[in-house]
Order: sequence, then structure tokens, then C-alpha cells
Amino acid sequence: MNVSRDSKFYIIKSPSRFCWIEIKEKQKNKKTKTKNRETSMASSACTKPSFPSTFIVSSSKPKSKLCNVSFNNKTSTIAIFRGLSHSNSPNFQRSLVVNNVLKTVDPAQTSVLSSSSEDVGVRATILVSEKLGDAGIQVLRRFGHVECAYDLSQEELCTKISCCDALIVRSGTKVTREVFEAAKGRLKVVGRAGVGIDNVDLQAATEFGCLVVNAPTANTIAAAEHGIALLAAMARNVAQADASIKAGKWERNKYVGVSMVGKTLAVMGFGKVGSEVARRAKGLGMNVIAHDPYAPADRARAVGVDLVSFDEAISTADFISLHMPLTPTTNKIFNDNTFAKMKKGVRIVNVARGGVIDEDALVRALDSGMVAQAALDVFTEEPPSKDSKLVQHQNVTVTPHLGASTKEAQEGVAIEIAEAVLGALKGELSATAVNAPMVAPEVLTELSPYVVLAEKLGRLAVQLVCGGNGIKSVKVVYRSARGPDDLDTRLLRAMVTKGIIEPISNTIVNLVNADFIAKQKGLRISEERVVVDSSPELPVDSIQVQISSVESKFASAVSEGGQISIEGKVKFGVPHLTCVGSFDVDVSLEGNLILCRQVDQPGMIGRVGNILAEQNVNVNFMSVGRTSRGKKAIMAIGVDEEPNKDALHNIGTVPAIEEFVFLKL
Ligand SMILES: NC(=O)C1=CN([C@@H]2O[C@H](COP(=O)(O)OP(=O)(O)OC[C@H]3O[C@@H](n4cnc5c(N)ncnc54)[C@H](O)[C@@H]3O)[C@@H](O)[C@H]2O)C=CC1
Ligand SMILES: O=C(O)C(=O)COP(=O)(O)O
Repeated sequence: MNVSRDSKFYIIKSPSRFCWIEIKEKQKNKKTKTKNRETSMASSACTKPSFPSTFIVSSSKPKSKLCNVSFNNKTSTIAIFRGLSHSNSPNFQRSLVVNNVLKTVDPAQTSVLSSSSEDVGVRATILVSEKLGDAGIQVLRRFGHVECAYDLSQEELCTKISCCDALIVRSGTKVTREVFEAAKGRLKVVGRAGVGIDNVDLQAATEFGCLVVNAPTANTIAAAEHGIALLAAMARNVAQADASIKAGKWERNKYVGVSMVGKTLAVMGFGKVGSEVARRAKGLGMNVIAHDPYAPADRARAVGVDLVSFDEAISTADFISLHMPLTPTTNKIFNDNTFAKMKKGVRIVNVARGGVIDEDALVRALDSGMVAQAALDVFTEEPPSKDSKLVQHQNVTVTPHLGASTKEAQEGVAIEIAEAVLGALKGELSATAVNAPMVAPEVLTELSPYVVLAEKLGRLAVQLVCGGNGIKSVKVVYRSARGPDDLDTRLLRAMVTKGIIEPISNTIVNLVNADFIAKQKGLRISEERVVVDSSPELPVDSIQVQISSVESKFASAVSEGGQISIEGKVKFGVPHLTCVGSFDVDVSLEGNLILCRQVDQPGMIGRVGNILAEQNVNVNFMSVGRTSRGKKAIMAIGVDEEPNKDALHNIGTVPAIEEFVFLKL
């Protein structure tokens, strides 16, 4: 990027095809006014209200990356970076220099451009809508343009989101279907800087192909410590006594508490937080039991805790501490019925989610004395209304959702989520994905060449289909020496689906939405595993993609069973096509592919090779498979360039060639 002198002005020149430019609105002050005397517009062929299609900028320093520009009577600072954009301003616009002409770009297109042009290295835009630890923000800034905008209304969030590649939230931002709709496909990842994802519409995220990741471990201890803090504060009336003394009273008899030692604590939800609460409560001399329908008994035994039924837990406990997620099953699981089954005078702590308690029922239970006290960090609606009977109840201790709010936890969560979001933006699979299969890094490394193979086979298979009946049924057959437990095929299935759907629609398919999109398009993808006697070192020996009940534009691709069938293997890390219909071939799946069926006779490779060479098409691989000598043969030719119409026509005129097809990989 040059900013060259022309009279008083500097003209933007871009040696690269694309260059991102960011406009930052600047307040007019005396200083900028002076500079602006030199600023002028070259053109105002501007169709959009505030932005010209080409212009000349001035700069006080030649070759500066910061220039002043004036248009529509506004002064702006323009920051020019080759392939980068950066601004803290919420009012920035992205524009593009193409052949030295500055153009405005529809924000919705920006991700398409960035992914189609690697040399651009465009920085992702990451919106952080709630307070995130600085360490995480620093990590994010190394990779993307980070905008921190807190307390956005739902409308403001929807407006901003269409310019964002990633959104990072805590529990206060409702990421609804509306938000995903407003993102118009640009939003690639939502990062929840914490555990609970009940504020994110996961179904909508999945439908829109947006990955949701969370930071599940960094705030566990903070939440557990807060649970214990509330338990002790409630038992000893700390909050009430504090308020009383500050109100000028000295009520020693009123705030006599209860002891915790020897009492039974029921931990409801024996996950990360629940088990840490249990460990700590045992240290306080409590008898701890737990209820969790999904927790392994040996994990509980290791902490010295008995797993019991829901009813047993709530009916025997003196204290109940809630640590389950808010789901349709746990919604208001503590209600009039369940309070009625509790031991009279029970004390309840909730640092999980407000929604697991029917709050009106809890008020009734408190009023009747069934529940002696409650200590609540979370509420159905946050913040709760000022006159909430529950919050105002004298036997209730409240904190404003502080479970995760320690310095240590917030730094940890911020780094954990920043890394997860950046990984997702780079296209890596996340270990903390909430709406996509989690794939361990070592599994991913092992599977990565097969992922490429799976997508290319899908892409090839769909191009072999002709006729307008639509594809209804696809079968993926994996031949492998490994048993089903040692081979996770979700990723491979998703990539076959991507390969099949993307060439025939404008839908972007990824690991998140593959199954959903397939279902939506009425495409049934079934899988079969065949155990073969190959090396168990390799996860997969071969992948075969079959499309049934369709016609093929290349009849030889139809197997004896009547389906289009192609098969591939990974050889030395490179995906190869190894079988087309009933013909064995061996061609690396790089560049593009020509498949020809011919009468097996000498000189065929040379003839087709010459036709391609005449048109400057480079052959990178060639393989011939035949049924038997002198009969039918399939020639698979890998080509770097796309042959033009003449070349394809000339191949078709070679008398021994009975059919051929050109396929793009
Ligand atoms: N107040 C705060 O600031 C914080 C709140 N939390 C909340 O605490 C809860 C637990 O978090 P983690 O332990 O990290 O999650 P986790 O996923 O490790 O544990 C949740 C446990 O609940 C169990 N569970 C699910 N349905 C259940 C049911 N019907 N009955 C009993 N148990 C059930 C699960 O099997 C799992 O073991 C979540 O709701 C989370 O959002 C977490 C961190 C901070
Ligand atoms: O991690 C969780 O589930 C929490 O509830 C913490 O919420 P927060 O990030 O503090 O809004």
C-alpha cells in the first residue's frame, strides 16, 4: 500500500488485489481542521449516503498509514493497512480497494471475501457484549478487531451483529434467534465466557451454522466457593446481621444461626461445581449426599459422597445446594410439589440458575416455614424486580449473580473463551463446542486427511448425478480395521454432506449444521462400517460414497447395485480416488478431474494428453483401470487447470472414448 504525493494530495494505491480500509469518524477540532485544508475529494460518485467510491486523501506525513479524509462535510481519519483493519470505533465502515478504486462493501460479504482470499488476512471482527477479563481481550486483539460494547439493547445487538464474525457474551446477553437472523450468515461463533448456555438459542445457532463454544472449567472453583460462602452466610445470618448493625441495631438474640457440622447437605447436580461444593462441605464436617441422574457413581465415591434418588435427596437434607443446568427438564424442578417433600426447615442455596426454582412457590414455602432460609445468586429474571417478594424476604440472602466473579476466574474464563473463539474463527474444531461434536485434538490430527477425502468424495459424487429428481439417499461406507468405539465418523459424515450439498445450493455447510441442513433438504445420510483386515494404525482404510435412485451423467460410475459409487483412500497423507463404479483407478484428488471410459487400446493416454497440452492444461496425475485386457477401461486424469470447451469437445471426438466427464474438486 502506497500513499503517494500528487500535488497537495496523496492518492491511495494498492499493489494487492484487496485491501481493507477502515474509516474512523473523528470530531472536528482546530487541529484537524487545519490539516483538512489540504483534503479534497477526487470523486463523489457515491451512491450510498456517506461514502465515495474513489477519493484522494491527504496526509501530513508521506506514506503514513493514517490519513485524513473529508466527505459529506465530515472529517474522518482513515487507517490503511494491507490486509488488516483496526478500529475501536463502533462507527467504522469497511471498504475495499480493488484495482486502486475504493469501494464500499456490503458487510454481509466480508466474510466471503476474507475466506476466498488468503492473502488478505482480514482481521475478524469480534463483539464482546459483556465485561471480559483483560487477558482475554489482549489475546483476541492479536487476531481480530475487538469491539467491547456493553449494555446493548436487543435492537442494538441485532444491528451490530451483521458486521461481526464472533460474539462473546456472559450470562446477561440473550442470544436469540433474532440475533442469528440479523447476523445474515456472517456470525461464525458465539463464545459464552462461562458455563451456562441457557441464554443462547442453540437450535437457532445450529440452523444458522454458527458454532457455540463455552468456557466450562475456569469458573468452577469460584462458583463452588460462592456456594459455600452463601451456605455459611445463610446459616449464620451474616447478611441480615450486617444490615441490622448498619441500621444502628445490635440484635444478638435475633440472629442466632444453625451449625453446619453433622448436618446433611444434598448436592443436586454432581458435575464440576457440585463435586467441588461437596468436597468443601465434607471439610466442614457435613454429611454429603448427591443426586445426579447422569453422574458416574465412582466419581461420587471418590469424593466420599453417596448418589441417591431425587426424592431421597430432598427429603433427608438439612441443606440443599443446586448445581444442575437449566434445561427443559430442570425448569422449575423445585416447585410446590417438591418443596412439600422436603424436611421442614430446610435451607436452600442456588448458584446454578434461577429458572430451576419456581420462585413464587419458594416464597410460599418460606412463608409457611417449610423452607427456613434461602440463599440465591441467580434469578429467573436478572436483575429481579426491585419489589420482588423473594428478594425482599427476610429469610433470603441474595447476591447479583456473582458466582463466577472472582478476579482469578474472570481472567481464566476470558483466556479460555478467547482461545476457543479464535480457534473456531481459524476453522479449528473446538474442544468446548456446545452444538457440534467435540473432537479431541489428537483425533482431529489423525482424521484431518480423511476429512479432506470425505469432502472431495461428496463433491465428486454429486457432480456425477444428472436428472432433476433430486438426491434423497446417500450412504457412506467406511472400511476400517478399527471397531466402532475407536472410530468417530461424525466429522467425516459432516464433510461428505458438505461436499454433496455445497455445489448444488448456496448453503454453507459446516460441522455444526451438516446434519440439520441434510435433514432440511430431505437428504438421508446413512453410514455403514465394514471391518477389514488392514492396519489399525490408520483410522480408515477407505471411504465410499454411494448415491442411490439417481441417474448419472457418467454411466460407468454406477455400480452393480445401481448406485453412483465412488471410493477413495488416503495415501501418504494425500486423498486419492481409488474406485469409480466397478472400476479401480488411482488418482490423487488435487486440482480437477477428467474421467473417460474407453475401449482399452494403446495410445489413449497420449491422445488425450496431447489435446490437453495443446490447451496448456497441465496433467498432474493419470491412471487407467480396466475390466479385462482389450475391454473397457476408465482413465482418470488429474488436471491443474480447467480445460476450455474446445479441449473437452476434442476429447469427446476421440473415437475410442465412449463417455467422459469433467469434475471440479
Ligand atoms: N452463579 C454463577 O455465577 C455460576 C453458575 N454456574 C451454573 O452452575 C451449574 C453447574 O455448572 P457446572 O458444574 O460447571 O456444570 P456441569 O455440566 O459440570 O454439571 C452439571 C451437572 O448437572 C447434572 N444434571 C443435569 N440434569 C440434572 C438433573 N435433572 N438433576 C440433577 N442433576 C442434573 C449433570 O449430569 C451434570 O453432572 C450450571 O447451571 C452453571 O450455569 C456455573 C458457574 C458460575
Ligand atoms: O458460568 C456460568 O454459568 C455463570 O453463571 C457465570 O455467569 P457470568 O459469566 O458471571 O455472567
